[in-house]
Amino acid sequence: MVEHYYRSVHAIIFVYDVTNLPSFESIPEWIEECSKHSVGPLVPRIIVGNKCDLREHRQVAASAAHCLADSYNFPLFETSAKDPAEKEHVDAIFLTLAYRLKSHKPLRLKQLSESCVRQLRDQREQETMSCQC
Ligand SMILES: Nc1nc2c(ncn2[C@@H]2O[C@H](COP(=O)(O)OP(=O)(O)OP(=O)(O)O)[C@@H](O)[C@H]2O)c(=O)[nH]1
Repeated sequence: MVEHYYRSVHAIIFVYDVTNLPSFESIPEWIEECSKHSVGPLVPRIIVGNKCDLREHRQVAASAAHCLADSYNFPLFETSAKDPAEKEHVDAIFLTLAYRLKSHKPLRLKQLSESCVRQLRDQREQETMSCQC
């Protein structure tokens, strides 16, 4: 059942609740979980701290969240699903992710074509060598 969620994953959003410290502390476990299920390194990952409208209940400092996100080299966003006036809009977060997904595609294609060219070159060299024998 769990495997089903990881198959053909295109992007991952790790969401924690800024008013709930355990939800933030469990982020590394979720990151590890994704790696264990062989989610490739080219799959974009972002971390999102939700409910930042609840200022007086905040338990996770933005600096701690940035520190964690930097340690994985993932972008961090803080948002509120409830209050569109807060920090990053949910829409903007998804647009950023969509942009990252799109910008990864040519990279993959380029890598693919480079490896194809290399294979063809190797093949041709081998053919030339075998002809000389
Ligand atoms: N103030 C505030 N409340 C939110 C926000 N996002 C979700 N909620 C509220 O949090 C409660 C749980 O929301 P769900 O969408 O069910 O999220 P969940 O992950 O299943 O539940 P929790 O772990 O309890 O947050 C609901 O009452 C939501 O209205 C937010 O950004 N700000």
